Amino acid sequence: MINLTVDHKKIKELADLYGTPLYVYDENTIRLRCREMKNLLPYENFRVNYSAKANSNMEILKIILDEGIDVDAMSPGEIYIEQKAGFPGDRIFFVCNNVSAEEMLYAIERDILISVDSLSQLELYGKKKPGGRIAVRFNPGYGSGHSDKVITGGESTKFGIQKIYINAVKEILRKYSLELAGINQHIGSFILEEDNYIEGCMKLLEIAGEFSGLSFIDFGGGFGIPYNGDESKLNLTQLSIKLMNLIESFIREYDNKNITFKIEPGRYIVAESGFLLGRVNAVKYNYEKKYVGTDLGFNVLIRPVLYDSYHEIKIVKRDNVDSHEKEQVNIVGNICESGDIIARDRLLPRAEEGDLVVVCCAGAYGFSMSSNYNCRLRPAEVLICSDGTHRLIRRRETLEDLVKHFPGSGPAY
Ligand SMILES: Cc1ncc(COP(=O)(O)O)c(C=O)c1O
Ligand SMILES: N[C@@H](CCCC[NH3+])C(=O)O
Repeated sequence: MINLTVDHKKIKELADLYGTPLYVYDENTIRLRCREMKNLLPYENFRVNYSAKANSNMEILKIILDEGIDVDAMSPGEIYIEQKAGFPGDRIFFVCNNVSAEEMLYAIERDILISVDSLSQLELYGKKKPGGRIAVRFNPGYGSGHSDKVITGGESTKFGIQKIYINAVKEILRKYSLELAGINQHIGSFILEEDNYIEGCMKLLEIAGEFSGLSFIDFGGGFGIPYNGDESKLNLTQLSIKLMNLIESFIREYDNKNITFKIEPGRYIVAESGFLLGRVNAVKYNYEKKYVGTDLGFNVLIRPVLYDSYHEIKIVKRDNVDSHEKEQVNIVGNICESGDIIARDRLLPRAEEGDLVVVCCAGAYGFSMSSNYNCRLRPAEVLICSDGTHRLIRRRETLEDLVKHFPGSGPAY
């Protein structure tokens, strides 16, 4: 599971050349994961939408486009960057939530299919585009994921329309002469047991049966990856068999035999391709606990702080001499909050000032959730290309970037 295909010498070279904190991605891994997803189902009308919220670096989007995969978007910003990367409007699916009329129009003007997830937003769409083509996101009454914060189906979530409102959906569709192109769901993120995903699919198919003539059904994303050596990989073979069984029995009954099925993976495609590289700036003891102080504040990677997520850590010694001595430490960042801990009570080789810290499987929801908290700068991103060379795919922010939105600093003023 560890994505450390790059040796220590190369890691030091990258840190010296590009500085830290630094996100590093491996193109081959991204391509491999795209192909696994594309080949998941032996079904002709099967499409994969990459969920760009996991990692929206434009160069990575271009690789995914090149692999023949479509994308979803959550905001006009994601649509904008996806179009800049080369995705045509008909390969973008705007799965939005609580958008303004202007944001909805942004997609409508670009002929991008929109999925709404409330009766209120369906009404809004009807008013803006009577006779239009729309998708509806349902809440199948079932969710799964690594934290309550990312479970997006079931009783405790703002997402999707409940099954009990199917008639109300039909009523609004009629009122505005809308065509229901498809239905979709996303039950949550980080599913390692295929049966949990299948359960959600079964429930969505029950809802699909209530609508005739759908062009597609989108089961959503959520496929997990093993962050921890104890976690097993998602069994794609079993997932494929079980999903095909469901699809085949659905099609036998359904009026459109050519219906398209879609999935929407984000994490699965990029998580293992990336690692985050940081530098040890200080080491200290506070009340007998050792703190390894790095430049990896939670502005750079928020997952451990937000969800208590585990990321495997490696120490790369500055002097090339690996330490066999292990110690229990907290790996912490440089942000002014006590919660700024990237790895808690971890048994790791002894780390000293100047050593490098490698945070594994950081390709998904890493940079895309980074911030400027404490006026820290967002890190640079580097791609290790298929031919083994590397190149900068996002420059490190500068201090000037911090002031460019204020009056007197840019064209908007
Ligand atoms: C609508 C939707 N689709 C797809 C995804 C991708 O999820 P994951 O990265 O877990 O595959 C998300 C994020 O959880 C989402 O909100
Ligand atoms: N951001 C979450 C994933 C889900 C977000 C999208 N619904 C994570 O880092 O695990």
